[in-house]
Amino acid sequence: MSALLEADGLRLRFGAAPALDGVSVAIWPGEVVAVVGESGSGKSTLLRALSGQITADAGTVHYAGQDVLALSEAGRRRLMRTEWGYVHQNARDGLRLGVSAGGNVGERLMAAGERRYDSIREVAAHWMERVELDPSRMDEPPRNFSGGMQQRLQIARCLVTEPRLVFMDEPTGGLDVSVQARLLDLIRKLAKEMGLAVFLVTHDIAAARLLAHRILVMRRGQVVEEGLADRVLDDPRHPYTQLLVSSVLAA
Ligand SMILES: Nc1ncnc2c1ncn2[C@@H]1O[C@H](COP(=O)(O)OP(=O)(O)OP(=O)(O)O)[C@@H](O)[C@H]1O
Repeated sequence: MSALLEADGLRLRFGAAPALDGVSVAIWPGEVVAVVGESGSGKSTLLRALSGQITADAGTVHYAGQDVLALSEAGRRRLMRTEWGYVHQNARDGLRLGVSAGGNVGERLMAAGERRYDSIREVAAHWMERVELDPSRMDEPPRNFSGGMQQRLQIARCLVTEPRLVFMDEPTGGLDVSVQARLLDLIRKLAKEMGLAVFLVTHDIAAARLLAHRILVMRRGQVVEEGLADRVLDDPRHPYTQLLVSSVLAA
């Protein structure tokens, strides 16, 4: 089996300090990889470089054997509509607020080529149920839903096309703790059921422990430690990871 997504030697500078300083990552099919690290360590930049939203100054990114950096914008968008998904921290960035809840889910199916209206509505209702939303509310606009519900709707919109790889940027950021816990459980369940590969950027070590098989720890644009989630969190080897884990325990 080969890696689904593989990046090698990514380097990117915005100004004087490097945002990515020689980062290599592999994500295997069905694997949840979390990137943790302090603010400004390069986590979001890595996610954007892996998903082809920005081009690194050096390095390579391959998805299922394709050179992501050589894709046209149309090619990258096609991947984003089909085999990839993207969950934004702010649900409003991943939803269309002028479209009904069911329409938000159905629209992505249509973008992937589905044309039968009845079937689109049925699948959208099914997906609302899968993310624990009442399908009888599918004609309501997302603004009628709470923050946690909007985030679950964004996840339904993202997963309805059954992607293989989902990028998640702080998916529980800004939500209440109890809402976060429910969302994390849901993401964990769906990722397992669907065999999804997930690249998760998070500040939240507890979220990384709950969801991830493997954790990368970033600092100043470099991956300073990497390993199975339990090993990294229970037996951190790099002094920076030790600090990160102990600050969470002390909180
Ligand atoms: N578009 C940009 N222009 C200039 N500098 C940028 C840009 N994007 C990121 N940076 C810089 O690159 C570095 C890494 O930023 P990045 O957002 O990747 O960190 P992060 O770990 O995701 O932080 P946070 O957790 O706060 O989102 C920071 O020094 C940041 O200021």
